[in-house]
Amino acid sequence: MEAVKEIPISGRNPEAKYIREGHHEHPSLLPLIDIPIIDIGQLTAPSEADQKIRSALSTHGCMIVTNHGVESWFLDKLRMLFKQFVALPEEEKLKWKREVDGFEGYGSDPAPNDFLARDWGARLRITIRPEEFRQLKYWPENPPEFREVVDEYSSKVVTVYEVILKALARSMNLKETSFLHKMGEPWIMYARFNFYPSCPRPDLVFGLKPHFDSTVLTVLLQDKELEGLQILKDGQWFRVPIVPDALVINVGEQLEILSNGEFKSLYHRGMVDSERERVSLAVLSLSNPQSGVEPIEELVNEERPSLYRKVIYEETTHFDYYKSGRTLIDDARV
Ligand SMILES: O=C(O)CCC(=O)C(=O)O
Ligand SMILES: [Fe+2]
Repeated sequence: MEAVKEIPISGRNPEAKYIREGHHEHPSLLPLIDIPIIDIGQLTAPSEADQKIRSALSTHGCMIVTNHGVESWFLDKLRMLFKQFVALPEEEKLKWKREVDGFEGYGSDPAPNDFLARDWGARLRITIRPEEFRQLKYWPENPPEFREVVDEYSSKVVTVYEVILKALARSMNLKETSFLHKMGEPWIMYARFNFYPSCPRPDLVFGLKPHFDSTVLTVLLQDKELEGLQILKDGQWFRVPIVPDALVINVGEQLEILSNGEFKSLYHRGMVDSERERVSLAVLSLSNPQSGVEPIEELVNEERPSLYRKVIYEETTHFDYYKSGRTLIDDARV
């Protein structure tokens, strides 16, 4: 099948199918955004940081968190294991390839349609929570430690989500567990390991096209050295800085709905480097599809009627949305 064969090759000039429309400046020439960097180490009880988080996410749609409980050496190891996977010979990686019309596994994204350029990148997607939803046939066994380290990272990220979602609920005078409860149990996590080959013309391609995440929140581990995440704010694209060992937290469409519009989902994209390969790891959190996604009751009242109707979303429908060009919010908006 095509998903692995279509992966762009580092250092090559992009063919027509990868070239985005229009004329664009080099991605590194865009301004850097100043987004809040928040220490979440002490966030287990009500504190001033609750309001800081609320304000960061409602103003910027994202924040950078430190003291999140995942050690620096562990993050290095996680990035390194994925880089080792990417460096394997193609036949070996094919063992964990995404099937035609499949959702999990390693490969490039399908062409969205005949007009939009393909991304200069490839991804490994796997379900990581709850454990019984995991499909191990898509979990690389090479390098040998990959599965174990990803499993350990999953539990650490669950804690990060719990800490942040509880703080957000407190900041809005809701019961601490409101968001988590509304997501339904088990709420779901997917891992998306992104690989961006180098490209001599980063101005011509997207590593990952502009998009909203259809998540509650996304926890993004950036490359240790190479910038590439860019966000749109007030009509202008900005570079997001690398803060060593920090995690980037993005608001997704489901949080926009759950919070009845208090938080707006972040429009963002991934760019590539002219000389070096880049990786990132997004862990996506989503409501249980059986619970559906709708605003929390306490956030709907006469002054602020519900802005969204209840929608059902499964990440396996990601490519259907992708191809149609619609988003979850388009379906939910009243
Ligand atoms: O690679 C990046 O920095 C962006 C990744 C991303 O937005 C995603 O996986 O949803
Ligand atoms: Fe994203």
